[in-house]
Amino acid sequence: MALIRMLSRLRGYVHLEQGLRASSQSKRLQHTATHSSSCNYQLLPDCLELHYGGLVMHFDYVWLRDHCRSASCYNSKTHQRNLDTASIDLNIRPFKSRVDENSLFLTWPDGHITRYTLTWLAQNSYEGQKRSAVQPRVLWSADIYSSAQVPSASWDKFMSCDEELKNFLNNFLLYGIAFVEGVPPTLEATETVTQRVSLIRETMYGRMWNFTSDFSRGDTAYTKLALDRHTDTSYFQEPCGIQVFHCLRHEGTGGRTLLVDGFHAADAVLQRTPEYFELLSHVPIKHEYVENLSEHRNHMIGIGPVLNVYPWNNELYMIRYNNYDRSVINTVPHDVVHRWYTAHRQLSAELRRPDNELWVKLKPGKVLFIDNWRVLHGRESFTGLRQLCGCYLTRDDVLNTARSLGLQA
Ligand SMILES: C[N+](C)(C)CCCC[C@H](N)C(=O)O
Ligand SMILES: O=C(O)CCC(=O)C(=O)O
Ligand SMILES: [Fe+2]
Repeated sequence: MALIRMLSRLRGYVHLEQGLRASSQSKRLQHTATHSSSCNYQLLPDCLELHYGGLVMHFDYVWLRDHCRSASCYNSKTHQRNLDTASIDLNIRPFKSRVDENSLFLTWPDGHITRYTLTWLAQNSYEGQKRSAVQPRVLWSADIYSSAQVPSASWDKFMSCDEELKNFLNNFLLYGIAFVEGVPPTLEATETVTQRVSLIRETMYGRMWNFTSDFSRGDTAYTKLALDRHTDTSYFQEPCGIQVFHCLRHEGTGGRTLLVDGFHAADAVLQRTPEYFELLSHVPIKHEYVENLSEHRNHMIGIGPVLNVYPWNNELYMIRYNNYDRSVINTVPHDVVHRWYTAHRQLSAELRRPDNELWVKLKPGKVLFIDNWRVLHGRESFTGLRQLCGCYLTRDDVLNTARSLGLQA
């Protein structure tokens, strides 16, 4: 079949498996079939089919008109569309078409000509998007992360050299965690190092926070208790993208930080039991933060699935996992609830595998950035005075910095 398909392509290209059905074959042959050495295309009744760079792509005609990059349709200085999409005839078809080595040219019924480079079409097609990851990542267990020997950035270089910031962000994007070392152990320096990356996200905990086990807030973070792995602010509609930790002081025992790659665990669920992954990525779950202290009154509710994926390629972009802050489940009927608990159990088991646990002791000078949409954190119980400062960052702005340095994010 592969050979037949190849031969048919050489003959100006009719899909044999469809072409063998006489009616569809004669229908197809009425349409232009054209090829240049590197590509061929044909105008089908409802879309343009393009073979190029090993991909078979399909483009809707309204889409093609809408994505015209000519000066009158698109402002290439501002990267904004000038064309009024709502004025395109929904039954529009090109009136003429041709390709050369690099481009496809379509002439529209009003005489307007659109030129698309073939590489642009390949990059921006649905078929192309489906095959590529929005963000390349290295999923890790403790061993994988340790053997990778990912270097920490160093404070001086980090503050002055864009290449150091770029390497740091590259590691952060790949692994979901990254360290800067040699930072002065103060709240001010922690703020400075953070602002080198991006904008601070102020929350009801403040802008920069500096906390001890003083029970000052209605949350177990402000105690000496152990905290199991979790993501923070699961009770926000948009959980904070990044969390920064800097331990300024600890005179006592315990208090190590636990880090677990949530995407690695979720991927194991997907491999073992795809229905569980499906449930975890569809059942909406509520998380809630209720604080009723005289100085602090807050009530936050966030609703969304535990696993958040892009629908076109099933790629994970956010995990929301916090068993402490998870609220009442009442968005699905009891039988789905039961299956959800089974799926949640399997995810929890993966998250709890000892080989997935990376334990680090945060020391003054060592600042940790955590991707709170991917990597779960926890802590060991501790004794003595322990002072942890840090903040949250807005995710869009961190990715903005990464992109401006030429990284894919
Ligand atoms: C980081 N800081 C101490 C300010 C806040 C801690 C928030 C704790 C909350 N249970 C959550 O997981 O979101
Ligand atoms: O005390 C710690 O190490 C972390 C506590 C925690 O989970 C948090 O502040 O978000
Ligand atoms: Fe936390």
